[in-house]
Amino acid sequence: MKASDGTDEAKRRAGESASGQVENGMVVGLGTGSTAAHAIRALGEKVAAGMEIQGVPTSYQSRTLAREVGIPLCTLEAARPDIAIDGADQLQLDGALVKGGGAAHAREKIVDTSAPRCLIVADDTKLTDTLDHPIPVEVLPDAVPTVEQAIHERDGDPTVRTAQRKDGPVVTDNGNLVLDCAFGPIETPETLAASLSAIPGVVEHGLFIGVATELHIGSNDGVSIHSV
Ligand SMILES: O=C[C@H](O)[C@H](O)[C@H](O)COP(=O)(O)O
Repeated sequence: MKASDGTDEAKRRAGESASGQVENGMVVGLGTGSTAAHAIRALGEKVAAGMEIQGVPTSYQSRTLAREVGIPLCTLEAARPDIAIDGADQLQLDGALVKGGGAAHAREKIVDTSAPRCLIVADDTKLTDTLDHPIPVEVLPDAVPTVEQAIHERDGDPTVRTAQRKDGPVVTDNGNLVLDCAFGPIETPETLAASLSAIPGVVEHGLFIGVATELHIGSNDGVSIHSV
């Protein structure tokens, strides 16, 4: 299969492929981002055609889109997802992911890990042999200086994420800030994941290890599905 240029068409193929795994009566974790949005739209079409499902959104964005396309919503208090569909910023074929380009990774990790099946949707430009994308780290605002120091001690280079259409930092749906932390090539993602989780003031980071169960990778001419 030829590598795509990361077009919306490749993302759409991936999103629609994963939505095809959703069956009547399921509770579905609804991921965030442009690729997961294709899956949510496809699920909206299934609901319009009579399928009965409920969605658990992972962000303001996915909740708003799900409402627009008519997917009934519920919370984790009401039900646990049977399946989650979510995007990624970078991924390995063994299922190790970097997420959080939209700063939604904290809620995504809660919802994605609560489902027995987590389907990751992405275009093929995001596949890599070794993760090297900066890791988004959601941080309590008061903890930014100490977490920055802890990231430097782990040989990382943190940058407070700033908003494009607002002066100042990005504030997450949870009221926290995001440090994008560059580590270069990450040879042992599980070790770094555990190390980041141990820093006081870190709410959640965007390394998802052992969460994905299936990868739906869209390209110019189709979708490849990989079980993890
Ligand atoms: O916070 C955002 C999420 O982790 C997204 O799933 C991730 O950034 C991928 O988004 P997109 O499909 O738009 O590249």
